[in-house]
Amino acid sequence: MPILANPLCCQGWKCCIVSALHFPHSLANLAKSIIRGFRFKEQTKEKGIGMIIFVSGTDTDCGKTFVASHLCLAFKRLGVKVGYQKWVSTGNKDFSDDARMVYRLLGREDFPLPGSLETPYCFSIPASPHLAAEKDQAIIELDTLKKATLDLKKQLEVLIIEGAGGLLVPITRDVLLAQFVKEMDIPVLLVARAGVGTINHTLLSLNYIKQEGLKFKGLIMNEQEPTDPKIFMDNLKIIEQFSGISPLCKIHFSSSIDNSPLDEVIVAARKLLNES
Ligand SMILES: Nc1ncnc2c1ncn2[C@@H]1O[C@H](COP(=O)(O)OP(=O)(O)OP(=O)(O)O)[C@@H](O)[C@H]1O
Ligand SMILES: C[C@H](N)[C@H](N)CCCCCC(=O)O
Ligand SMILES: [Mg+2]
Repeated sequence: MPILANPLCCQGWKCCIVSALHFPHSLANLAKSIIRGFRFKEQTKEKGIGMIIFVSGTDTDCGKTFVASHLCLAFKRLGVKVGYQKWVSTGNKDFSDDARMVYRLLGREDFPLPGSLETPYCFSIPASPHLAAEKDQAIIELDTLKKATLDLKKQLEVLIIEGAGGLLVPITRDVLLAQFVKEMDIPVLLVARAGVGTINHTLLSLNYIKQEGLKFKGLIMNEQEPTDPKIFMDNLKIIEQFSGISPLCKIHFSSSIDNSPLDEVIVAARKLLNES
């Protein structure tokens, strides 16, 4: 959805047009955003590119990196050439902690540097991308992210991109991650917590995905901290009842993390490959 339109507005495109009429510069942004999205779709089609998955979550710390690492391990085990990308990493200027975690699990020591295709932007303060960029006096260029994704994808069969926080986190002051992901036509895989608080966060996120017409790859319920199994199971049930979505897999809390993919994530990776 183009810049300046209220992402939560049920009027969608009407809202964009109205704001464009009132703010002429937003008309230019609207046009730019449409052209960017169109070019991205054309480029991915022309190059016969495989699968890109945007791993988002219901919140920060819900386990996106944990799930993305295991997905990478699972795809690797299935013989698929897989890669990981973190568009904007916040909390460390010299490297992306998340990319390090994924690479470590993959047994790789060639951690990507800031400015690389894998980690285009890394900023010091652990905050939302828009603010972390400003604090480091940097500008996040969406075209740079788009190009990094296309260039990296050319080398791979599956590219896993990790967001920052949840879907409605601003990537710049004008654009939410979900708006950019929609513009790029990349499907979302939603990671949700297992425990108390997840029902509301998960139903809100799924509702947003549906209302805004984002492509959707599935839901993964992740026990990122030990959770009462009765609560975990009932959360699954109630989320399914109200959203009609049953998870691709559920991941239990792992007290030790090693570099073998979890069986349930291999099953999820197979499902993702089969439906692509
Ligand atoms: N299933 C799990 N079992 C054990 N620990 C887990 C599990 N899932 C996540 N964790 C742990 O929970 C913490 C948060 O997970 P993670 O870093 O993957 O979250 P995130 O959503 O990527 O956060 P951010 O928004 O900062 O990128 C980490 O310490 C991670 O190792
Ligand atoms: C620092 C943190 N771990 C993430 N990398 C960024 C999370 C941004 C969340 C913004 C918000 O929803 O308020
Ligand atoms: Mg992470």
